[in-house]
Formats: sequence, structure tokens, C-alpha cells
Amino acid sequence: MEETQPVPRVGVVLFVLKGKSVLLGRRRASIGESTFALPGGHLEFGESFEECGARELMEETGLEMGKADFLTVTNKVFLDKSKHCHYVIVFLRAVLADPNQVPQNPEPDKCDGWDWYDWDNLPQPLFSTLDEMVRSGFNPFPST
Ligand SMILES: CC(C)CCOP(=O)(O)OP(=O)(O)O
Ligand SMILES: [Mg+2]
Ligand SMILES: [Mg+2]
Ligand SMILES: [Mg+2]
Repeated sequence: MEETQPVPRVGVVLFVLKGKSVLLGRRRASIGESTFALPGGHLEFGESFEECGARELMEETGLEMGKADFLTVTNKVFLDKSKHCHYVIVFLRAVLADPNQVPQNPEPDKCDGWDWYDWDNLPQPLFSTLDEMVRSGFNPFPST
């Protein structure tokens, strides 16, 4: 019997920028377990990319998204572990509505906690897709 392949899903993740730092959290999840990743998650029915990003940011960090704009998109099949999955990941760049807001960790089963990391001194290991972008020289910061 042919093994049913999982259908591709859409994720929306955010480069939340603060000065030269970016918000990252260490994942506790099947995909990218123990790697440092951007906040974000599955696009839900009827959402715009920005609505999804704002919802996921609030759900995962308690932070309110301010201005956001589209950066790039990737298309990747994840074969790590037993759970094979295929994601189109939309990357937004965002700032906080209130730059003084402090990230919380309301989903401790999914993440060790959130912190700001200098782009020139990122923690390791990074989530695979983010690692590939960094290694390729990708820069999420607006050109001044
Ligand atoms: C692989 C990823 C970029 C897309 C899914 O993200 P996620 O596992 O954080 O999903 P949720 O936040 O929606 O649980
Ligand atoms: Mg989420
Ligand atoms: Mg998530
Ligand atoms: Mg979700």
C-alpha cells in the first residue's frame, strides 16, 4: 500500500527586530527540536500573513506585533526524525508595537523561552531553515 505523503503546509515566521538583535526561542517540538528559531507557526484558514504572524507572536511570546512587511519565502521538506513534513515558510520582518515589551513564555511545552540575540552573535544550533539563510548571507535588517 502506498505510504500517504503529508500535504505541504504553510508556516509564517517573524524576524522581530530590536536594534541589531532578533527574537529567538529554543524549540521544544518535533520539527527543529532544541534549535533556536523565530516565533511563528501554521497559517490558519482565512488569515493574512500579517494576521497569522501577529497571532502566533502573541500566542508564543505575549508580544504585540507592530509594523510588519514581507521579506522572503522558502519551500522545504523536513526529513529529520520519523515525522516527514513539507513547509512553505513565509518570513516577515516586524517590530514590536511597544519596544519596551518583555517576551513571556506562555507555551513552555513548545519553547524553552525567548530572548534577544545580536545578529552578529547568534546562538547555536539554529533552526535548519534559518541556519541556511544565515549561511547564505541573508540579512533581515532594513538597509539604512
Ligand atoms: C516549521 C515551522 C516553520 C512551521 C510550523 O511552526 P510551529 O511548529 O511553531 O507551529 P505552531 O506554532 O503553529 O504550533
Ligand atoms: Mg504557535
Ligand atoms: Mg510556533
Ligand atoms: Mg499555530
